[in-house]
Amino acid sequence: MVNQSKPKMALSKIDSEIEEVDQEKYLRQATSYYCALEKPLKYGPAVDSLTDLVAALHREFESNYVNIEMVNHLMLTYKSNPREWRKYAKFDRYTYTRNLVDAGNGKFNLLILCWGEGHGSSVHDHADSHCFMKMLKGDLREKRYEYPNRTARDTGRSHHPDGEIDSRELVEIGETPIAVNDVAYINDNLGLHRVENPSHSDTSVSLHLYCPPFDTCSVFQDNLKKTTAKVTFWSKYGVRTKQNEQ
Ligand SMILES: N[C@@H](CS(=O)O)C(=O)O
Ligand SMILES: [Fe+2]
Repeated sequence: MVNQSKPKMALSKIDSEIEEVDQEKYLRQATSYYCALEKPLKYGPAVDSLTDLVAALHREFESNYVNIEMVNHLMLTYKSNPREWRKYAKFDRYTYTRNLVDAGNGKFNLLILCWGEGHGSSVHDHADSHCFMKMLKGDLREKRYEYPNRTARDTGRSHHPDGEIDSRELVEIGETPIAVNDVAYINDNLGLHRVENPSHSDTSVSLHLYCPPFDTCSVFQDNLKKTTAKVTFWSKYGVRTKQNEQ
């Protein structure tokens, strides 16, 4: 049989420019306009298990032009099943824990966070990444704050006609309870947040997707003092991490 390979077409200028946009750059740009789905897409694919969710996420992240809405849809569509996530859910007495489920070939991180009674995070940002947070068990309360010293152009919000936000302390912009199977979404353009398990008798568990992944974020005090915090993993793939591997 004769191999009839077709002559290669020269890439047009536009094609070659499109190919140069890398996924990280694309995702960071998308934080300026992406706002979150409230309901799954009507004709979106089904997700039947956590394994299915991870596989579907890997497929979405194969393209440089990640369909963020589809990522959001997949997170919404997965229905929490404790039997599937229990092996990742490791608690600490004193603080919430971050447990790595999947490192997404370096393109995203999927984590299970375990919140003991009354545990909460400090006010923090998300290092210019997208953050999807899905409730798997219990309740969490999210408080949002304006990102300090961003101009109206960055945030689309302003208290001043000239667009400057010159507050000297954190400005709260909302408080939302997140119920089981709901998905909350935030990025730095939408603000900062602090998350808390309001219950004094029950634990909570949430599933977080960060893209691109990050190892540090900024933590803010009431007076806007900002520090860089390293984010660590309490466990990876269901195995408790040693101090030097976190
Ligand atoms: N973004 C936080 C959890 S939360 O408070 O949203 C973290 O990854 O540790
Ligand atoms: Fe967060």
